Amino acid sequence: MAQLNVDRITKRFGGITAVDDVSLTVRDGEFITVLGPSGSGKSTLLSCIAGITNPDLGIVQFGDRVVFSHSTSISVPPEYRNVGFVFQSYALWPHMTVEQNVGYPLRSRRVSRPIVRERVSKMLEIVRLGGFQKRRPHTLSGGEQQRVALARALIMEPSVLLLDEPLSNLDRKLREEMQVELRRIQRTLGPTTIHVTHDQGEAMAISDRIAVMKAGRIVQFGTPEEVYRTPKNEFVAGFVGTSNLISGTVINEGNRSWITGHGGFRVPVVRVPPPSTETINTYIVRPEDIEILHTPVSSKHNPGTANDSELAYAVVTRRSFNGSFMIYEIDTGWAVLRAVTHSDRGFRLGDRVRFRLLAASPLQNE
Ligand SMILES: Nc1ncnc2c1ncn2[C@@H]1O[C@H](COP(=O)(O)OP(=O)(O)OP(=O)(O)O)[C@@H](O)[C@H]1O
Repeated sequence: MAQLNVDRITKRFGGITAVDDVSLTVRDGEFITVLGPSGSGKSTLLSCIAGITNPDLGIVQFGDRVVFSHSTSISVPPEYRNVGFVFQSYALWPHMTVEQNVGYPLRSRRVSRPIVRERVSKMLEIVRLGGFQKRRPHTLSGGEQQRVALARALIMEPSVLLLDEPLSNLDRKLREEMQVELRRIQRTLGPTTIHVTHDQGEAMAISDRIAVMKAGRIVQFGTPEEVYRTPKNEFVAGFVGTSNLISGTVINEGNRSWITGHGGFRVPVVRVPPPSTETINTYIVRPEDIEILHTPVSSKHNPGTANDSELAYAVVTRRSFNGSFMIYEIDTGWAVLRAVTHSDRGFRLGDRVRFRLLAASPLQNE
């Protein structure tokens, strides 16, 4: 197992800079996801780590071992890097059985048959495909094929596991099951893992940390909570989850805070970092951090809840139910905000409601 260091790598294709001066340190045994829109350079970054593509600049290091260095002309071929790779298309050999597919990397290194059989059998148990040895890929479900591909990538006990959208061909339910399985298997065997996806929900569910990529660069690298709660800029805020953006200035009065802005609006906010300057910022407010209430609530009668002066007004302009929560759109007169609640509080279209923000986080727009 190894810590992975990517130091200032750049990869250009003609006039396109697919990976632009990217540095990344992944801890030993960590599972990170590279998340970004199509064309942001995720697969190219993975190929550079695997050794399938050589960067134009930079260094790639597995533990103490330099596997690529532009300046000293080191380029270890993929088969000597001790990496496992799983692609979106499982790329199983259709004419081979499950046992032959999974055992292939061992056989090509001339490991004896009984040992191959034993190691394949152990690996199939780990991916919960015990007894599937003699089956052929076309007789397996998508999720089962995916496990075979994973078993094949892990049979050589790689120190680094690279996963390029491995779950994107599966339907939603299977995909969610496989996310849990993938993490379980990765924890069991412990390779340092880099997973690529453009699905933010999957990245949040599965990763220790997420590197958000845009136009060849990593714009933020942090835990799912950090990336969700304190996105660095508008791109990350919009890409990871749904967000409301409010432009204004925070004012504090005693232990209460408000965001005020253009046209004189004033909206109470419970948790907001102290303003570093008096200038206007863009604040991100997640839908679950908007609390909507029917009627003025007196703090005298309901200790612990907001009182009148701690609320603002809006009109409900949209409501929809998604199975586990209600989604509302409320028009405040100065913005249309999106809010979610777990229970149906019974707000109807056209209702005049009161609301407050439970949390807001300033964006660091460059
Ligand atoms: N072999 C290549 N030749 C020329 N351009 C390439 C090549 N590989 C990638 N690119 C370009 O580099 C950029 C990054 O591509 P890459 O496949 O790394 O993005 P990605 O984030 O993985 O996208 P997707 O999510 O669609 O797979 C794109 O503009 C792509 O067209």
